[in-house]
Amino acid sequence: MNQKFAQTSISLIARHLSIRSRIRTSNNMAFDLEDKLFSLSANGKVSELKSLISMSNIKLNASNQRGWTALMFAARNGHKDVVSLLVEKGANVEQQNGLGQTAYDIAAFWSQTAILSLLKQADTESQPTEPVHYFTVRHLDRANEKRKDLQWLKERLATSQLTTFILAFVKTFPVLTGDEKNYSVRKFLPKDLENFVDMENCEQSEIVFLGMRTNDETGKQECLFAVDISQETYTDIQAAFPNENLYVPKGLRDAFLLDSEEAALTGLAHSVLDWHRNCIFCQCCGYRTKFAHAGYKRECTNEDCRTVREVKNSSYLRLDPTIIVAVISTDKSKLLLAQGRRFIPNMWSCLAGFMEPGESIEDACRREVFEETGIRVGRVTYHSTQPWPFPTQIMIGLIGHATNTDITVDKSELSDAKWFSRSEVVQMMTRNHPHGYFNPPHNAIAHHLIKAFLHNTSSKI
Ligand SMILES: NC(=O)C1=CN([C@@H]2O[C@H](COP(=O)(O)OP(=O)(O)OC[C@H]3O[C@@H](n4cnc5c(N)ncnc54)[C@H](O)[C@@H]3O)[C@@H](O)[C@H]2O)C=CC1
Ligand SMILES: [Mg+2]
Ligand SMILES: [Mg+2]
Ligand SMILES: [Mg+2]
Ligand SMILES: [Zn+2]
Repeated sequence: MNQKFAQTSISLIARHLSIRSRIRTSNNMAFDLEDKLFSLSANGKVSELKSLISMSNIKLNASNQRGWTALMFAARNGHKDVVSLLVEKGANVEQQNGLGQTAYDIAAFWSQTAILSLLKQADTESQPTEPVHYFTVRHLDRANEKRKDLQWLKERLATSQLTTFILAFVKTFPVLTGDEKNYSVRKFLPKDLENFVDMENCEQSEIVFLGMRTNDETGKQECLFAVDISQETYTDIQAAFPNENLYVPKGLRDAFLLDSEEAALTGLAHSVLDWHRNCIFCQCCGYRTKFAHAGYKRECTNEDCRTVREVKNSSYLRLDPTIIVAVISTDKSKLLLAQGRRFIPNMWSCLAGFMEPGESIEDACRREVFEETGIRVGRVTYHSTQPWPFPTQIMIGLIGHATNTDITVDKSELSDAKWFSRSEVVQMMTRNHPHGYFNPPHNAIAHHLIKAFLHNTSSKI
């Protein structure tokens, strides 16, 4: 009976859609396509749907006035092939209609059991569940294979088309444009910098290739590079752009208001440029090193050096794995936070520390927490990670479960450490604490670990 009702209601919907589309004018092409997408999905016309998707630039997650998507129509009527096709082509299985139902909820309501298992599989397999932290580079094809292709790199830097952009850094800090409240990274075209940076000899100029990405507005592929320049060159560039307010922050933290994509690119470039700046001499033999692989390698110039004869990882940029942990009391009611000796006053954060060789992540966490506070941690679970470009750390975010309560503060690392109740943590997070205490901002993974404690958002708590 359900099926019969479904067919009737779907043909009503389809009729409604076609009436709607007839009264539209021709510049409503996109809506007409969407109507077609809905009705083909609702009616299980998989091959016609396939050609519609391949022939047009259709938005698969478009919804009608009630928030229904093509996936929901197909799920409602039990069209397995259509559901598989839409999921494969990238339909969002988590999207909700006006009543807050996902395609899965709709399939469950109409007892479309075959669809339920399909959507469940798609949900668990294709949807990333980890939070994406500030400084995480996304939507960038690092195009590793192009790093050794000098000819290709030179062509990209010689192009007069608006598809190559160079981020300039002064002693590893980014050149920004705008005012102090509303700024962005200045993306130079190669011709903007041709009088200041030798583009043809991109290896000698140490121009780092960051990767490629698609511009959302133009749909074109852009190549992104980064270059470190001296203070003098920067002064000349400023003079060449007299109508622009170019400036360089004193540190990366002074650019914390950059949007997340720009911050991530800036962080990546800063890490690489900082390494070049600090590794001009070989750590094995003391000879000069030279820039290679578009910035992802530094080779020793001494042919007899061990780093040239054998594979030595000192030729490549290293990361510092660093644990950071929200330690929760045995009764789960309190959170252990600390003030680092170099923190700004009144800021309380999670405990953190560098990993050492021969340690598992869990043991590094237990050691650091014990060293700094005397608290023993038993069970440790993973939360998420954050690239932290100061200069090249990877913060490994954890939840730790304490087995004792008495704190002994290591004064060489911390000014203080305390247990905080949930309500005090809320006061700190909302900046309403009576003593003016607060927690790190959203840019830092510490903020999200503290939030996980507050909202029990991590299944690991
Ligand atoms: N993203 C975030 O939310 C947060 C990030 N952090 C980062 O975590 C880092 C580590 O935390 P700490 O408590 O400072 O570590 P820590 O507890 O291991 O102590 C730092 C000391 O360890 C030594 N050390 C060992 N390996 C080191 C390395 N590879 N680089 C520098 N020093 C090393 C130095 O003597 C340094 O003074 C901090 O530098 C900070 O940048 C810290 C808190 C929050
Ligand atoms: Mg420590
Ligand atoms: Mg340490
Ligand atoms: Mg520490
Ligand atoms: Zn060497």
